[in-house]
Parts: sequence; C-alpha cells; structure tokens
Amino acid sequence: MTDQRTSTAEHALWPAPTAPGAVEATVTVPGSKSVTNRALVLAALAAEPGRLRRPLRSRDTVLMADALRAMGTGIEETVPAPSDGTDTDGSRVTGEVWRVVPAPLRGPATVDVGNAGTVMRFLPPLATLADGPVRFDGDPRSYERPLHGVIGALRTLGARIEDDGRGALPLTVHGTGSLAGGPVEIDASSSSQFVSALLLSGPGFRQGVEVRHTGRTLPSLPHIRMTVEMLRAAGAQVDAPEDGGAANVWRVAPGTLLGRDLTIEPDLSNAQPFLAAALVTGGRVTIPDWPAHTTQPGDALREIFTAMGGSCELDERGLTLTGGGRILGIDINLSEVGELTPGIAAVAALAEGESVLRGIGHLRLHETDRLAALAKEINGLGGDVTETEDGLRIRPRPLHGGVFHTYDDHRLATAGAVLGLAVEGVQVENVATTGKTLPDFPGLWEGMLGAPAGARV
Ligand SMILES: O=C(O)C1=C[C@@H](OP(=O)(O)O)[C@@H](O)[C@H](O)C1
Ligand SMILES: C=C(OP(=O)(O)O)C(=O)O
Repeated sequence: MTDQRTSTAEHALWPAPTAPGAVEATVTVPGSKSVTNRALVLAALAAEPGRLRRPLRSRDTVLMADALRAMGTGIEETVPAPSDGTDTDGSRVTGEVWRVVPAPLRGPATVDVGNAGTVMRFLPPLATLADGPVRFDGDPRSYERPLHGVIGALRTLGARIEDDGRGALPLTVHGTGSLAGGPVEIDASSSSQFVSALLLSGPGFRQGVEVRHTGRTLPSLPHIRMTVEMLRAAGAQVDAPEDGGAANVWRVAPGTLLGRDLTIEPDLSNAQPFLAAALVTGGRVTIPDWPAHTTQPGDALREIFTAMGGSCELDERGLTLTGGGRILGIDINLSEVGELTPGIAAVAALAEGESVLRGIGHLRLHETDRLAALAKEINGLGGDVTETEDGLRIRPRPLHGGVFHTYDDHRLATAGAVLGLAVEGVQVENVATTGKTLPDFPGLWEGMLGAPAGARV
C-alpha cells in the first residue's frame, strides 16, 4: 500500500501562469480538510446517522472515508445533479452530501493513511474500539512523521499496539471493542494532532480521557480548539484550558455522540494562494462563504495579509482581499498557524523588505521538511532564504524562472504557483500533489487568471 509516486523525476512540469495584470475574481474554495476529517470521525462514533454537506473530496478525506468504511462505518455519497437540488428528505442541497451511518467498529481491517496527518493520528485511537486488529500503513513519508505521542498514550490507556519499535508507522492496533481510557501525559510539541486524536475518540473510552501536554511548546492551537468545538457540538462534555481549566490539560467525559447535520466551511488555508494572488498583483479576490466565526487557522490571513500590505473586508459576499500595490515584509511567529507558512514565504519572497517567520520548527516533520524545501526552492529561483533554528529568514531578491520542486507537498505546489504570478518561467513539478487537499487546483487557478474581471470561479 505504500505509495510509489514519490519519485519526482517522472513528474510533469506545470508552467505556472504569470498574472496578466491585477487579478480580479471571486473564487469558491472547496471544504476544509480539517473540519471534514474531524466530522467523519465524530460521525462514525455517533449513536445515530449524520450528514456532512459540502465535504471536501480530496485525497486526505477520501482516505479517511475509506478507512472508516474498512472499519464498518457506512458512508453514502450523494452528488446532486445540478438540476436536482433536493436530498432524500426533501431538504435543499447545494453540493455534495455524505450520509454517515455508524456501526460497531470492526477488525480485521487495513487502513491506508497516505500522507495524511489527520488519518494517521486520528484513527489509531478509534481503532482501539474495533473488535479486531486494524493495520495502518501509508506513503514512505508517513513512516517518518511523528506518531510516538499517540502510540505511547494509547498504550498507557490500555491498548495493545504492535509496531517496529520506532514509535511510527506501519503498525497494528489490536482493538478489543473497548478501551479503559483515563489520564495520560504526552509531549505534543511535534504535532497538535496528538492531542486532537486522543480527544476525538475520548467519548468512546470507558473513563473518557484526560490529556496533559508536557512539552515546552504546542503548535497549531486553533486546530485543538476546532477539535474541542466540534466535540461539544456533537454533544460531548469537554473541559479545555481556554475555559478556565488548567493550562495544557483537556478532559473529555465518556458519553454518546449525536449524529449531526453539518455544512463544512470552505478551507481557509486553501483560500490562501488565491488571496495571495490579489496581494501580489495589486488586485482584488473574494472568497465566498468565509465564516464569521471559525477555529480554522486560515482566518489569521486577514491580519497577516493586511500586515503585508493588503486590506480585507468581510461582508455578506465573503472575504475580499485587495492588494495595495506594495508587498511588505513581516516578522511573525506562525506557531499557531504553521500550515500557512509556505504561502506566506512565497509572498515574502516577493516583498520589498525582509521577513522572519518564527515558531515553526515542527514544519520539518510535515509532508516534507518544509523549511528546507522552501529555502532550497526559492533560492533555486534566485532568492535568499535561510533556515533559522525555528523558521525562515527571507530577504527578497529579483527572482528568475526555473523548476520549483514540490516533494509531494501540496502547499509547496501552491506556493510555487504564487511565485509564478510575478516571475516568468516558473515550472511547478508535480502540481497534481495539490489533490491532497484541493481538487483541481490548476483549473481553479487558471480560471481565476483567465476570468473576466470580477467573475466567479
Ligand atoms: O488537526 C489538524 O487538522 C491539523 C493540525 C496541524 O498539524 P500540526 O500540529 O502537526 O502542525 C496542521 O498543520 C495540519 O495541516 C492540520
Ligand atoms: C501539515 C498538513 O497536513 P497533515 O494533515 O498531513 O498534517 C497541511 O495540510 O499543511
């Protein structure tokens, strides 16, 4: 099951289009990966069927859905025809709907995690509730991504897990249909997903779960808040530090979850390259359905891209970013919103002044070593990027064309596209890797650039 598509030599090169002028468009962005994959896990644990409306259909979410199916969950997909916008219960539907029918979780089963952090971290806790062994395997990179916090914690909570001793994939969770649960300490400094993973399945453990993070730093806090909010919305009782609880301690009570009818928000991190296009070209891009309240880290783009020279307006049309004609450098700690780094680095490489991106050492263990990859690829186009201990220093220089390698990293590919707007001759290698979280990125991108001023893509 290991994905063999990681050799880059044979990948096609995509000539990243340069912007014909100021980009003016409205771009509808598909659903959030992080929300879709949490919603699927919670729906599989629920006591009754639920629905996801406008879920993201991408490699990471299809892997999650297939994994849950392999463990016995029913997931029925409805793609309404354009002419027929009603669901089976007569309700109005715009876009795809996935009906999730929970069932007792079963093994033996085999799960392909691909290179999806959400699948490799969120599902081993759930697999402890299956009534047999669940084998986890994935892309070569998945063997290198940290999982020790989840494995160690589950063992403390009573699970039997067979791995090769490295605390990483591949592994087998020997589910027994039930797990004691209770208090556990973990160091989640390498990935917030360790905490989210344990909390998401917590309601299904006999004693629930109490997770205490003992590490010095904890990245991606908004993603943990997303987990807490979504658990509560599904009826779970959760105590979290931001509600006056102890710092770095989360508690989930054992209990039954409700089947929800949930419309998935657009993926705000995937909105980033399109908003960046407005900033870089001095244009204007609107993203419809931008939520007024959200835990997605991409919401921070309003502030970040404003500091980098744009201006933002959130109203009934969505979020509109207008480029100001200048691109400013930024000195910023991105620890909470690490997944925005590649897109910010691309804009920073085109700015007037130096940028320093801090607090993101854990990105070395993402889809690829993102700090090394960004430095190498931007420098390959003539840039001046250096790695620091916990981030990047970016000194803008005139860039030239060349191949922008992507290392099977969707966000490297979209970063290359942003650079290509302003630099002739950038060729993004394996742009198809964007399919991890963003279906048909080249189509959306070219639609945005080719559209008549202000058109919807
Ligand atoms: O829980 C989630 O949905 C995510 C958490 C973050 O992971 P890390 O904390 O490992 O950075 C983020 O980077 C990833 O894209 C999605
Ligand atoms: C780090 C990311 O993904 P994953 O969920 O695989 O960790 C990402 O999407 O930027």
